[in-house]
Amino acid sequence: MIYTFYKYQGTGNDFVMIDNRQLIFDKNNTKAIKKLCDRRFGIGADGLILLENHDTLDFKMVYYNSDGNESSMCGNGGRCLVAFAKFLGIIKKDTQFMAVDGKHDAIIEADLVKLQMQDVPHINIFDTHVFLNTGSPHHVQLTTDLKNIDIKKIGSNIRYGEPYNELGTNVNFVVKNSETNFSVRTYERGVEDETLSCGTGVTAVALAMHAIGETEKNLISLETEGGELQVSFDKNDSKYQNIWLIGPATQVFKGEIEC
Ligand SMILES: N[C@@H](CCC[C@H](N)C(=O)O)C(=O)O
Repeated sequence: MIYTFYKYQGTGNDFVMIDNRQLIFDKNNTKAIKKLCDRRFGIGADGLILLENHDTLDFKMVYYNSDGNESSMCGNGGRCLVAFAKFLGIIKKDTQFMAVDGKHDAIIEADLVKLQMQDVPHINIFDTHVFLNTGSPHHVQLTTDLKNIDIKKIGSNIRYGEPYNELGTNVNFVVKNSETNFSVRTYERGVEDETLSCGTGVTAVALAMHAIGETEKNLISLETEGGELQVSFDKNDSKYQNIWLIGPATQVFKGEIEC
């Protein structure tokens, strides 16, 4: 089968996009998904995203990690998919779409995409780290030396270790620069390596830093290896609501591939 694909990136978290409104894509072909994402034998990406029709909303997001498996929510992928939907003429400025974790609102202006994330009712605070789910599971750990940390080695040990085991987690290492600015590097489950940025990851970091009292602000800038993202939110009782992930999403190139 020959597929027309589009390549997008959001602060360096990159995705292959396929317009699957005609249901042309064989979702059971894990080998093909892996090949599309392979940086040597395929196009190369952290994940594959299919844009599909939805009965009541503008479109549906189907997300696969680069290991070929369908996974939980991808924040940067969601932002890139909104840009793709605009490129395809499906939406103009405001949209509502369905993802694996439920309905999302989004707004696109030029190449800036604001994506509303699901509410976060529980944050688990431990002595050494914080664990929370922002659509995907995230372990958040403060560190002092972000530059020299071996993200792949330490991230992988945490991802496969107790209590996460097989189901795993994404792992974020954080340095506080100020009340409103944190630097983050993320080990991503399903990519099994560091990615240049993770949208659900920086969302988790912003909420975690607020929950443990590292900041009292509700608009936080997050410096990733691939660029800057912003997260805004409200806290009502112990629940985080009205959470928005904000940043650029860009089309890089288009092509055709046989797989
Ligand atoms: N890149 C992502 C997160 C994608 C999901 C993750 N790899 C997982 O399986 O949990 C993002 O931008 O949120």
